[in-house]
Amino acid sequence: MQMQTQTSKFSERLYESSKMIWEQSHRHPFLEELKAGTLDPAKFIFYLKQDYIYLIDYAKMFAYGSIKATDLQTMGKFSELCHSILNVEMGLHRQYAERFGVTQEELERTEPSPTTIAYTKYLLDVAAHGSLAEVAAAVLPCMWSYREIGVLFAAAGPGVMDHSLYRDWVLMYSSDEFGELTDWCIGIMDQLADGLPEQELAKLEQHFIMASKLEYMFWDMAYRLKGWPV
Ligand SMILES: Cc1ncc(CO)c(N)n1
Repeated sequence: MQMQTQTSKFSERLYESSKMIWEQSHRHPFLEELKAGTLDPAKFIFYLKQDYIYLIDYAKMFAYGSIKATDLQTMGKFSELCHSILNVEMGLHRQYAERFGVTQEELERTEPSPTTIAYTKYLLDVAAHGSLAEVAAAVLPCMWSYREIGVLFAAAGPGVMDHSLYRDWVLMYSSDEFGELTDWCIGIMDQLADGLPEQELAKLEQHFIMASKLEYMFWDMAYRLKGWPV
């Protein structure tokens, strides 16, 4: 059991808990090839379609955050996050898909893969039964790991940043706006965890680790174009 000192933040404990999983994601061929700009567009499109329907449930997590919040400022921020997913992030997905001749209707008709179902239903179960702190812990790896990937890729130089299609994806996740929303989520996680007993903190850590593993599986699913076997 890791002891909390007065100076250490709970979010740092979360980060440490999943560091190895995140590093494995960074080394996954999907992200390595995306970073190099060599990723097969068919794999990216598979990812995009699954991500589109993932984001519908993911947006609901922030709607739950708004419901479970006890002050207006937190309610407002969760609703801002919900808006940003539905109208900014999914907007970019719609534009991308269009460039490939995939319509919005087709995006919405995407059959969720087993991994997408595992991930979204896990999240929604946490939201339906858990506290606001649990909602925050479950969604944090999504935002935080994407921000990390976005910033790393944007600084990586040629490759992805020369790619006409993948460049915008990196620009979104490395943007100041996305970074600020991520920092806000990290901040609220630390606030909500403050003073909780170890048993509760351990539960939050389990959600964070589980979501981090599911993030890894999401990259892997897309790379293998893994839908249903039957
Ligand atoms: C699977 C997944 N996790 C996180 C994000 C970032 O919002 C995303 N778009 N998709």
